[in-house]
Amino acid sequence: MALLVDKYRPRSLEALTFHENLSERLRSLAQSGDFPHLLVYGPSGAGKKTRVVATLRELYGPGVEKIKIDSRVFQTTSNRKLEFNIVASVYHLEITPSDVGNFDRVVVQDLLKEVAQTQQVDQSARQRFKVVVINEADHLTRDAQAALRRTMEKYSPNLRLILLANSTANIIAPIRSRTLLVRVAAPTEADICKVLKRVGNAENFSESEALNQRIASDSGRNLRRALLMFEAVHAQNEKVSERTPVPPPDWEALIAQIADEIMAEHSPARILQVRAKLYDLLSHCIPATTILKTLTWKLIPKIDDALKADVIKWSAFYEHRLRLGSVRNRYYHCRSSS
Ligand SMILES: Nc1ncnc2c1ncn2[C@@H]1O[C@H](COP(=O)(O)OP(=O)(O)OP(=O)(O)O)[C@@H](O)[C@H]1O
Repeated sequence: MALLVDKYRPRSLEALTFHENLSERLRSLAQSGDFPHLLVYGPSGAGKKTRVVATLRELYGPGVEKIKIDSRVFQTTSNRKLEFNIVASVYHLEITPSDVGNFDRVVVQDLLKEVAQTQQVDQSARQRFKVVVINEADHLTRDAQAALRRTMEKYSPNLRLILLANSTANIIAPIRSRTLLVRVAAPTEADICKVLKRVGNAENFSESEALNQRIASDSGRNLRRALLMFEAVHAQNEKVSERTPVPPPDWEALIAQIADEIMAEHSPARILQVRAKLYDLLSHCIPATTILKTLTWKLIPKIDDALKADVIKWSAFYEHRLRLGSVRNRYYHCRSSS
């Protein structure tokens, strides 16, 4: 059974709720015959991906929804083999180069070159170009971004890029200036309530507007999160009311528990216990930066005022270290292979 986030994901530009002006702009771009490279950015759960997929549908028709997953192997200069997954339809490809960490340049370069040099297979395709959607573009290394920029200059006729990112801050200026920036702001709480109401009606859920409002506000204006919370509440309660408790996602509950444990006892044994839980979160693909940030916000209300600034400082310090860590790995890798 599909989750509500998938079941009710709007598939066409007309079906998208909120940010109507943006949907209109995307439609006219798709119909203009001169579709630019796009850099679509905004916070998590704002509906970036949904909008991009709807735009692809406007460009090519429903055929873009027939996707398959290809596994490819790339070879690095040091003869290391990298396995990499590509989601593709006849008309477009979707990749997440940050999956291969610091080897992202190899993937970007080889793959885009290959796509750019092949013609559309479907001769009756509405567009001459293929679209490559790049997820997490703000996590690309500088090298990969430089390679991307060269590809954009060289192969423009056969290829359009759609970059997805949370912010434009980590995208190099030459890419920003060659793409049309499309900002997808977080939906307002009222926008989220409308989506919850519509989904609830379609599913015949019992309804409480006050509860929906609470979910919208607890979600931090993240629509995916709001829908997941909404589904969890209704799975656990036949009838809901204003006061029905909203369970947090499992990973968040575990981080709250870690914060409690850190506060309750300061001993080496406790450190080991907490560490095991942190590994557990990492092995369930919760990003390290999310863990760090959530843990910080859970600890702050529990500690003395005098310590708060310190905790934030160290949290920021280690967040930065996480980034440096991946750069340093690469440095050692280069040294050991040269
Ligand atoms: N305009 C919309 N109307 C109704 N529901 C929407 C809309 N846009 C998105 N959604 C719902 O919100 C969910 C999250 O959207 P989406 O995956 O597009 O977010 P995102 O911004 O790409 O998030 P992330 O950056 O975390 O990947 C979707 O699964 C879909 O169900």
